[in-house]
Amino acid sequence: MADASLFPTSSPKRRVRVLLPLPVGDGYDYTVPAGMRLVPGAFVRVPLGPRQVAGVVWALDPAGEVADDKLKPITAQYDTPPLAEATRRFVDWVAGYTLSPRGTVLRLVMRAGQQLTPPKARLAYRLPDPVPPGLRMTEARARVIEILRRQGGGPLVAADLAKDADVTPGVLKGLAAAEGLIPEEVARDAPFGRPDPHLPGRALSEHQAAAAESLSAAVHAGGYRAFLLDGVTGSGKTEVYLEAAAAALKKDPDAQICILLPEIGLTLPFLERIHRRFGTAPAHWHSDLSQGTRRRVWRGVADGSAKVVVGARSALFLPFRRLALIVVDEEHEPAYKQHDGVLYQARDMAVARAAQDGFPVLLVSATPSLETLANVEEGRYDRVALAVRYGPARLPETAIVDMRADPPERGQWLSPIAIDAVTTCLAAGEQVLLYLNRRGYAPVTLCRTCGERMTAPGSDTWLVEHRYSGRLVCHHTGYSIPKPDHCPHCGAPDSLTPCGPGVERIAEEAAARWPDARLAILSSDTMTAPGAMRQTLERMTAGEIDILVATQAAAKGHNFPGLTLVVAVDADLGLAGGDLRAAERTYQTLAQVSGRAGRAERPGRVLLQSYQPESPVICALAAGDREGFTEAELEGRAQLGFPPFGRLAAVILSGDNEARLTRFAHDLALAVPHAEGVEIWGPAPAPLYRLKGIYRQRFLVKTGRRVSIQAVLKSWLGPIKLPSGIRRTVDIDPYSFT
Ligand SMILES: Nc1ncnc2c1ncn2[C@@H]1O[C@H](COP(=O)(O)OP(=O)(O)OP(=O)(O)O)[C@@H](O)[C@H]1O
Ligand SMILES: [Zn+2]
Repeated sequence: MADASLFPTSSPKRRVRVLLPLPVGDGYDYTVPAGMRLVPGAFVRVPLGPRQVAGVVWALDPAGEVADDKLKPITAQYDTPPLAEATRRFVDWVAGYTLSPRGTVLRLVMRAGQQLTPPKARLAYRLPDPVPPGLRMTEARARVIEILRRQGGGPLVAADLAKDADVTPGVLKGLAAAEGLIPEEVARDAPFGRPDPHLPGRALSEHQAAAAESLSAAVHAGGYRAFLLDGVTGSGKTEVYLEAAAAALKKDPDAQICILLPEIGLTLPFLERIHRRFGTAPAHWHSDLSQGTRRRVWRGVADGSAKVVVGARSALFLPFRRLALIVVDEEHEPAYKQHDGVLYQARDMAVARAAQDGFPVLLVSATPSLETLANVEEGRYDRVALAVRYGPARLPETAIVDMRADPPERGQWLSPIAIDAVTTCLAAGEQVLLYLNRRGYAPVTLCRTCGERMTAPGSDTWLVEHRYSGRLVCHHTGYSIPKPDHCPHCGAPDSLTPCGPGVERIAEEAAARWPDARLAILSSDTMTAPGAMRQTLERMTAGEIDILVATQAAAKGHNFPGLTLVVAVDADLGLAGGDLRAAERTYQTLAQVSGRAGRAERPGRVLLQSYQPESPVICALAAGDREGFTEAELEGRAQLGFPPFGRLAAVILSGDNEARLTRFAHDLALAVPHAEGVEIWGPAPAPLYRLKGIYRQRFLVKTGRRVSIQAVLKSWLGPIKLPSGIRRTVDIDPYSFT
């Protein structure tokens, strides 16, 4: 291991540079107290002003200007394995790429720092095997049991279990009294099981076996290679990439594998599949874990005992010791882009990491991003295809409903053709998905008397009515108020009217039309109780729901065997707006939602309700012509020099003083560099110009692919001092244009 170069404690220059997880500089120098042995990557506690902070030894013997006797000594070293050299290199690289201070990137690795101290002995619970059959079940108890199942039965520390399952300690005590839980004291975190790659996986189809073979061969050969596993919805891509993971573990039993998923795809059925494949629960990482679970996973990854790690994008920054394979499932998902702090695209960073460390990376999707497809076309990535669904399932038939020819009744949103199709489907005992990517009841609330649109205070955002909670909600700022009886502008009573549909309104229409159908809404925010969304997904899978009205929360990787009809209520919805990726995303989400239909024996059908049936996206979807769509879209991007044919960055200036902000934006515009292959547009007010009283101006920077956009930005922005009260954010490869 490269870290083993022990710092010679007898050296006269006992100085190290320590990087701190803070948005400052490149770290500070400290002296090493006598007797302390440090290696690069060691976690240490150091004084910073009046505080003590945790950091990482970044360099031994740095050439510093400060005299040794002015330096403060390191306070202590943590009982944690040092951060591997590869991970330190990755931190440096991400900082350079995203133009973020290194310390801010280190913060992604170190999180809050509590994980650096090992846990004390605490009360924990494990699941009895089997769980007593007569156990009285409540929702809370079911959640507890599910959380434990995810962790292979436990033991889990009581406090963490209560937090992860969102129950009171009383629920755990009650369950233990009923012998549904076994209490025990744990001195340490429960160890991770060793995955067994030699367990038989599921029997693969011929196509799957061929795909698995090429991926496994690359894993076996070692070295960097990037693959696109391009398989239609329901083709069994998961089974195939699990074979590649098994190959990595067969080659090196100490290898670590990181499987990234969009947060919402981290469902119990998914984790169970991995558990079954390797005979032990994977380490599981996402943004909403308890402190203790975080520590257990973090320490397990750091000491190498957690070998299969399944997580959301931030899992990429866990302190891996021996990373040997990264899988990015649903690689087209915009959720891989981080929207605050370090603005990184986890898919792209995963590829960079694999290239740096020299191991394979697998990007997986039924609807790959144009960036990835272009990389395949240019020979940088290899494509492994799965063209058919697994088993007897076929891809669904897709038809366009021309809403101009077949309009819905007034004040309704389902066309007669769609209504017939739903009725037929329900009569056959099959399930329906009504898809509309709009949360709430109505996207806009208008006063019938004065015409005023309701907006959030100090913002240009509309308030969305949520009938379920009786509130008007701003989806951008989180602001919400109970729906007022009187118009706040003109005072007219009962004058506020919902305009347009959201999922709640479609559900209302469906409930009125099919009163006997069992109906549910799936949307990230009607599901306030944690676990409610998961329960809806489970009920849908079990066939206990007839009509599911859903936002794109339903589009991701789910298997609903009884679902045969998908109706996209407003297929055109995503096409509006000037977003670079609007067409691409509309194609992807509609193809993914469509892909939920007919995944078992019974064939599926998809209806796209559209007012623009001749638009290329809608036509390509109906024809199943991804290639045609991709080519047209790539050609359009090539003509404009947009990604993947050029580079983009956004510079966002924000501040509460509008005049000062505008002035500074214009000053920056005057300093715009004039260079070959560089175009800078702006300043222009951001589409959501005012948000919570903060104004925002944007620049868009476009360069050719061979130009270092980071260098352009540094030379432009570097010399210009930010006035107080103005914030500047640089977003390399922006995904959001609001
Ligand atoms: N070899 C196999 N043996 C048994 N079942 C399989 C096999 N391959 C796939 N399946 C089943 O087929 C269904 C689809 O598989 P999977 O979820 O991996 O598809 P996918 O390619 O990821 O689809 P999507 O992109 O739509 O999420 C799942 O229910 C899975 O259990
Ligand atoms: Zn009014």
